[in-house]
Amino acid sequence: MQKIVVTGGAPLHGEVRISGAKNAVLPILCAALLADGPVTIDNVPDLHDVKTTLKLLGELGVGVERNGGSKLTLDARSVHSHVAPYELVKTMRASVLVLGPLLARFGDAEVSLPGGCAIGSRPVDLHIKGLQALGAEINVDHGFIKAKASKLRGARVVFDTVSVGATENVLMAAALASGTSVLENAAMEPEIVDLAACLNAMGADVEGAGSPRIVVRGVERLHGGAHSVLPDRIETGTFLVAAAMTGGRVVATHARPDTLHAVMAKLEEAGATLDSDGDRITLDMAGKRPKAVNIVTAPHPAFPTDMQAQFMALNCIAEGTASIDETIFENRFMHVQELIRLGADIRVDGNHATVHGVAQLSGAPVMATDLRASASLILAGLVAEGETTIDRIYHLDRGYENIEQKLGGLGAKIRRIG
Ligand SMILES: CC(=O)N[C@H]1[C@@H](OP(=O)(O)OP(=O)(O)OC[C@H]2O[C@@H](n3ccc(=O)[nH]c3=O)[C@H](O)[C@@H]2O)O[C@H](CO)[C@@H](O)[C@@H]1O
Ligand SMILES: C=C(OP(=O)(O)O)C(=O)O
Repeated sequence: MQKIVVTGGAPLHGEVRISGAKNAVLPILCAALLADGPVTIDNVPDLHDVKTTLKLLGELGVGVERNGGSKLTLDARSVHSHVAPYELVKTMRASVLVLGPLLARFGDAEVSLPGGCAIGSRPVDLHIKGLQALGAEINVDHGFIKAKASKLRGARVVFDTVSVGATENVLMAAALASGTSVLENAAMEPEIVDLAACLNAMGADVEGAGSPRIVVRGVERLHGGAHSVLPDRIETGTFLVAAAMTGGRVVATHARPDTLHAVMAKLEEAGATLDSDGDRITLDMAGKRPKAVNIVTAPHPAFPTDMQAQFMALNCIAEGTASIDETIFENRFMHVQELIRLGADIRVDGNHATVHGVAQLSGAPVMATDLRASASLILAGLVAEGETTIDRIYHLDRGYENIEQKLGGLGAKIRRIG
């Protein structure tokens, strides 16, 4: 099995190009199922999760053409199956996002229940309730969500909790429903705005994405179109934290500073100087040690759960004591035990962690447990004395494009072995 070896101590300097966002591209690839013409998607990152999604879409019958670089064309005119099997859904939860599109376009979908994952139980009841509100008949049977509808009807859907995935599934389904749907308490994440922009480029009529109230006027058909995927705000944040932890100066290019307000504010609080200019974000730490920063994760525009592990790593070597509250997932502290192996001082009580910054971490073999946990271990390795070897890095390849090349380009001593 492959591993990543990081030798700590080098401050990061230079420019890094940000890739398209994993959490935007996956729903957008699924949205191509709604169109009766080709959908061209640009700025597609080369990630394992993208390959899994394309495999799933391929099994459903979607034609996939690679146009070179980061561009793909999907054609859902040849769809012959409406079944998303367990083997694919269990490896990637985003597979559940084919449910709304299959149902809306073909009146029929069978999608394996994704089940829990390392970071929490991750139910899909809100996806199901939202689609039922649009008139779908849904049964959960033998581990599958079986959904049918001769024609979905627009409706008012009020989500009990803010859910990114449920908002996406219902938004995609509502695009082809008859009449108007109003989604209340919708997720406001930038990835929802990007999905809505892609749907509108395909002929949908979606308004209000990015606010808690999305209005979708259903259309007869979506004709395909072209869209370029939003830059990855979590990848951007991860590189900015790497620069801050190592006392370096890094410019993230092809980024979207407007999607990163909460993260940038916390980095400033940690003592970094930040400057954004168009699609470039510069972080300068000028050799200083970061100051501890308290974090509470919550839906956008608050601090993202997908940056919690990285800020935990920063707090491990910061001056002072930080408190971290994880309010989205019940089990998203699995990096803690591994960070402690590197010499961190962290106490966990339920979904609350207290991190006392230490002057120096020391390299050790550690094991990645999920995607952002993997990133936090690399960050810790960048500042630990000696070598840190990170096992189970397949998690990392799900969501970071060429991370070792990108960090290496900034001066990090990092290599993949095995
Ligand atoms: C609000 C939020 O920060 N969502 C994050 C969540 O999106 P993802 O779409 O995976 O998860 P949701 O946004 O749906 O989950 C938010 C909360 O709602 C609950 N829930 C969700 C669906 C449902 O049917 N029933 C239910 O109870 C979840 O258990 C969770 O506590 O994980 C992604 C991957 O880490 C992140 O990119 C998203 O930012
Ligand atoms: C946990 C993540 O992704 P997923 O929802 O695909 O597991 C993530 O992006 O941090």
